[in-house]
Amino acid sequence: MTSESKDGSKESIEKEDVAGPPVRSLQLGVYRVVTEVLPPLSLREQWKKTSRMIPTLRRLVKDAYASSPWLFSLLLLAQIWYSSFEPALSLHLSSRVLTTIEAGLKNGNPDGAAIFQAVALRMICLVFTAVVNQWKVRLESKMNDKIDLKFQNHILRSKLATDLTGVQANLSSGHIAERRAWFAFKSSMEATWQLAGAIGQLTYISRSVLSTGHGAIFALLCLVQPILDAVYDRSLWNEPHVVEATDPHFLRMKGLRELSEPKYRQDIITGDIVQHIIQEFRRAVKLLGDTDISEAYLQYQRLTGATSHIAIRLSRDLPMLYYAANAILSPTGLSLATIATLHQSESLLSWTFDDIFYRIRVTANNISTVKGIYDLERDVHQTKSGDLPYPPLGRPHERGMPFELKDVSFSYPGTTAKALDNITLSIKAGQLIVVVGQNGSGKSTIIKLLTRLYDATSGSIAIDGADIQEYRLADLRHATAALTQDHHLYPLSLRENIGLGNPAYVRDMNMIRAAAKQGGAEDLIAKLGDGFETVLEHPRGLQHSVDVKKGDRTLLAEAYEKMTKEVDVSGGERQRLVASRTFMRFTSGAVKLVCVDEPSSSLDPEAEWQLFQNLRQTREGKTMIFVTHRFAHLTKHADVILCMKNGTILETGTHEELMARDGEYCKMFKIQATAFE
Ligand SMILES: Nc1ncnc2c1ncn2[C@@H]1O[C@H](COP(=O)(O)OP(=O)(O)OP(=O)(O)O)[C@@H](O)[C@H]1O
Repeated sequence: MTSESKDGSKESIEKEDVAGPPVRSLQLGVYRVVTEVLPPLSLREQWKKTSRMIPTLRRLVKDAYASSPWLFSLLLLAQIWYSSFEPALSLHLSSRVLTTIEAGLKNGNPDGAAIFQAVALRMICLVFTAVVNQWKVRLESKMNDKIDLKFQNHILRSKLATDLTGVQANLSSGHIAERRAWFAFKSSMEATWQLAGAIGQLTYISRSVLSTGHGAIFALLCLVQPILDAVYDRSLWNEPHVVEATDPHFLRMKGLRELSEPKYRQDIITGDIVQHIIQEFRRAVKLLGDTDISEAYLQYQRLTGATSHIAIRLSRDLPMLYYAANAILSPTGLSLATIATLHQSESLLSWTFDDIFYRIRVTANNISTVKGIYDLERDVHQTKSGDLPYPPLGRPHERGMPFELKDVSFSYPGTTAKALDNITLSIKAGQLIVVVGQNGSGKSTIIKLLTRLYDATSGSIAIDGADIQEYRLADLRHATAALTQDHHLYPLSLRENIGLGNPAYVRDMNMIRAAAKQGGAEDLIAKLGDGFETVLEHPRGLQHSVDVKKGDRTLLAEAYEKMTKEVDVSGGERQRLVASRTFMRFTSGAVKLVCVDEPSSSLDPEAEWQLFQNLRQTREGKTMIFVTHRFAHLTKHADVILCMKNGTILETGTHEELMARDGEYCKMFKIQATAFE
């Protein structure tokens, strides 16, 4: 169902055959906004919804307390003073100043001592509050750090426990920010104590300023505007939503703007396409015309109708109407001092209630993220571990890990296409297997299944007679070494980068040096100023103001240049360092399976040859599986070559057998061979 609303935005209500409420799609300028269409909730349902936040909030407060009981208690006291006591006390003291002055003015004989005392008390209160506030800011900053660190730790543990399926399901994605925990904690504390403060103020007004009954009317009048504000506030943040930019000209502008980023510089300069980009950008701007490009959140807010705006504006003056009516109906009922006190408390109360509603919304928005962080622990996608030890008791698997694959098919999570289609295969312990085939034929996928990064969608993989899923995962991981293009250098020292191949010996420089030599990284490390202690891509949190530019002849620019000095290595050198980590892994003596997936694309021919030589020399006691596009080095040494196509194994055999067959493998081999003739 689609309808066009008054402001020209299109609204359509779609109800698909899926769980959850229907959604409304709204075109706002260049953005498409999709929100859930939720029926208005009754007060009871609203309360139920709100109370669902309470367990998470309770856990958050407990965590905050546990991170530093002292800090928590001091902050609580400061907050109570600032939000609860001070406003009521301040109101009382200023009312006292005003009534003392008024009494003096009425009888023509002001009591100087009484006025001085009232003013002095108010001043002391203000000074004390200023000091408390300053402390509060410092305490908040410390508490913020504590909560951030606690949640960073929590997120780190959950992310590190997530397997590839979880990463693909986007479970531990970036939107889960630890900062939200602090915001939820802060806003919930503030809302609670501000509410206590507002109740205190109202009690004071009802008892001391107004006659019985009037206090309640006054309180209600002060509440009208914040309530209307909260009801009519069309903020996207209050609704479940997704937003995407859909305007083709806007998207094109974005893409063209992206081309000014440093990573495209070389392409743009050598391609000589600067003028083309500028012209195309101008054209896209022209075609975009007057379409609104302001943030979707702002455009959504502007949807609030004029009547609501007028109602909100008028409601602000309701307390004033109340004094006016009182003055007409009961001319002696309110003194000037009372009116001044009421006026002061009216603005304070309206502001406080506004702020409370705002903070409740902030809490609600952030608490769902906090819940997401806590739930990560529970929802974490983790490949299930079995109970069987590996190697199986009494069978040390001295020759390597054997595999039996039966009718194995596999689709990546979230996809239906078969990356592997009905594969049956036997790999004997200690064999050297080479997998070849076209791009996308499933070579890497086989390795991912054998190393249990994923589980087969159907069929079975057995190791030494037992299903792969029955073994303890930690044992299998311990017995496996993988070297692929997807392996990266860590933002840690090169010593750790190599040493973490065998964490038990991460400080053993003799072993690390030997591994670096086998990986072909020894000479390149020696060339670096800090040698094994060099850290590549050090996360240093660099920031600078826009006016600081590298190359400027100022001391500040020089300081910045020094800070940004990075040591870098080439792609091939990176591959040597990562390969060294694999050789370090062999030092544990537990590795029974080595999977090597095209790790040599950036290596020079000599380095590639040397890497494969070194790997083959360590093959004793290991099953080795290589994926490669370059046949020469490996296929002649292979016990079995698997030639793959479209997720299936097309041919298997030794080099000689497959050449004799004159099939796909022979064809690919000849293409490479003729290139060198
Ligand atoms: N993470 C993923 N999610 C979804 N599909 C994937 C994923 N990884 C690979 N695929 C798909 O699975 C199929 C097999 O991919 P795989 O990486 O195993 O091929 P390959 O033979 O190793 O290719 P190449 O020679 O290009 O490295 C391809 O169609 C690929 O697009």
